[in-house]
Amino acid sequence: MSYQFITSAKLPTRYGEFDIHIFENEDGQEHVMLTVGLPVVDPDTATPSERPAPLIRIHSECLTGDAFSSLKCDCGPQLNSAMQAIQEAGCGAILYLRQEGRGIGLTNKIRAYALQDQGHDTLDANLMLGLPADARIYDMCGPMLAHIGVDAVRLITNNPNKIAYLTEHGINVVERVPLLVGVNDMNAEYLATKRDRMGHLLDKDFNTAIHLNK
Ligand SMILES: Nc1nc2c(ncn2[C@@H]2O[C@H](COP(=O)(O)OP(=O)(O)OP(=O)(O)O)[C@@H](O)[C@H]2O)c(=O)[nH]1
Ligand SMILES: [Zn+2]
Repeated sequence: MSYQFITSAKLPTRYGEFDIHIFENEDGQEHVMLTVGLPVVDPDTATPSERPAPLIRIHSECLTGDAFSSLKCDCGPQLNSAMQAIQEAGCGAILYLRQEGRGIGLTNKIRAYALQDQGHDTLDANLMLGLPADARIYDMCGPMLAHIGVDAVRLITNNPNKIAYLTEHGINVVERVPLLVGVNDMNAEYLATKRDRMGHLLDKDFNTAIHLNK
């Protein structure tokens, strides 16, 4: 799949001002990147940057968590914390990928939520629908990061798949920055399933997200 930069503009937010960049794939699917302190480069003439690797958050769309303050997951608080951290650092980017519901789409995610209402966990609910536990791809990240001349990152995540994908595709993950926010009674089991069945780097009691080198 190829990805094309379409347009950008300023986006003032409660955390500070970002530049918002829109990318589109051949099917017209849009992805979004918010940046601070990372000017656009011409990939044909760009030379390796001298600056330290910036903070980068790769965040998959979660309409229920990001927009509706759902307590079933940690997505909204994670997005807000990442935006705040990047503003405080003065340099970084959020890659907001339009792959709702770990890539199964909004309708199927709500079907999975209906199965969760009956007591099934987040992984089994996907499988019972005949869908993969995680259908996401990350091949848009390379072109999006290349647009701002980034080939080394400090990645804000607890998800080892994101680290593996970037590393396998020539982007140096110099540091993983753990992100544990928004834990509540309604999402503790969801987080436990991600930890126990999907390999997410969270500790036993969610007191801390595990550092990779521990
Ligand atoms: N299928 C399904 N998707 C869910 C459920 N809860 C949240 N999601 C989706 O899970 C995805 C979470 O993506 P990210 O915020 O990138 O986080 P992550 O992959 O869990 O890893 P981190 O980087 O550690 O946050 C979003 O696409 C949500 O819509 C669920 O119960 N079922
Ligand atoms: Zn969510």
